[in-house]
Amino acid sequence: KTGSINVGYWKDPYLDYFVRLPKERKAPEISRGYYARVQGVGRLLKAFLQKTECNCQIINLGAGMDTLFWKLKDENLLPIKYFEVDFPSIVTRKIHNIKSKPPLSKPIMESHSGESLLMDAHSLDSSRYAIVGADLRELPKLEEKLKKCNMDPDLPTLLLAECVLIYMTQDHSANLLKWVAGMFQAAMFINYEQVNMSDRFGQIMVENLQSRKCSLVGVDDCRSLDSQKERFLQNGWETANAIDMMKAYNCLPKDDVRRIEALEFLDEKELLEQLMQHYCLCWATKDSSNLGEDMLWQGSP
Ligand SMILES: C[S@@+](CC[C@H](N)C(=O)[O-])C[C@H]1O[C@@H](n2cnc3c(N)ncnc32)[C@H](O)[C@@H]1O
Repeated sequence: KTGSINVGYWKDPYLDYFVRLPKERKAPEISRGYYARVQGVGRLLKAFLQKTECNCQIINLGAGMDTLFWKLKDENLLPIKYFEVDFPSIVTRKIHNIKSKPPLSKPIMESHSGESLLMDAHSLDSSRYAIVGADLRELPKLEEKLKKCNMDPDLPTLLLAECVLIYMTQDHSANLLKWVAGMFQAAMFINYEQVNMSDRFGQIMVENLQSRKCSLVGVDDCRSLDSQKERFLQNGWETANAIDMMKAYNCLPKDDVRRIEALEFLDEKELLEQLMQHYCLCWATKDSSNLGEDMLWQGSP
């Protein structure tokens, strides 16, 4: 994301504290893809926050160095509690950055109230923000750790997974989706990741990622928009929607598109389209969090 921020696609004053800025520019089609992703996820997320009036919790699964907590704090849109989950080694690195950089630690302190804040090398639990070191494939331990940080099954809950489920086997991600559907009264799940991976372009993407030692054990669920929806409907979710990122891009406000398209010249429109057709935004709901496609993607071409 950092390369695209440098060129001015969008602002994220916090990412810099976690990730070293790359010297080289990203290809414009990649930056436009990132832009559509950030805007698309943001649109679903804000609809959920608005609908629940922020009386909800967010659980960011496989959050990595994501900075959403700080951006929501700046926009006065913090949920009752925001959780992040990732492997303990990633969590330790993230906490080290938070502890050593006041622009990251201050907002956590400011939003904290009540008992003393827990922050050591491996865990962080404040009243509004917690980072949990856990493996998403080990559900009993995950549940125990989240509950210890006051996760509330009765609160409307938004689960977010960006480029995470593809790294888990079909069985492991199905178990995770089933666990979430069974755990919360009202929930929405936003999943952003690859799609259409069985066509020629998709196969090349898989080969490229595998050559970088990324093991895509969940790629079978990324065959099509239908397979992305099915995994939710088969695991306890009531509604599921999926759009490819070309559709998300085409639904961006015209002024936004004019602005970002003026930032860099794009030679290969076809490559942009192919790339965008191989990532998708999928959202599933259960109970009252019924956010249909019509409401969120009005004006689509
Ligand atoms: C490609 S990164 C995406 C990070 C972040 N969601 C983003 O979009 O910037 C995938 C993340 O998922 C985490 N992850 C993958 N499998 C996991 C598992 N079984 N348990 C916990 N975290 C996992 C990785 O450690 C990594 O941080």
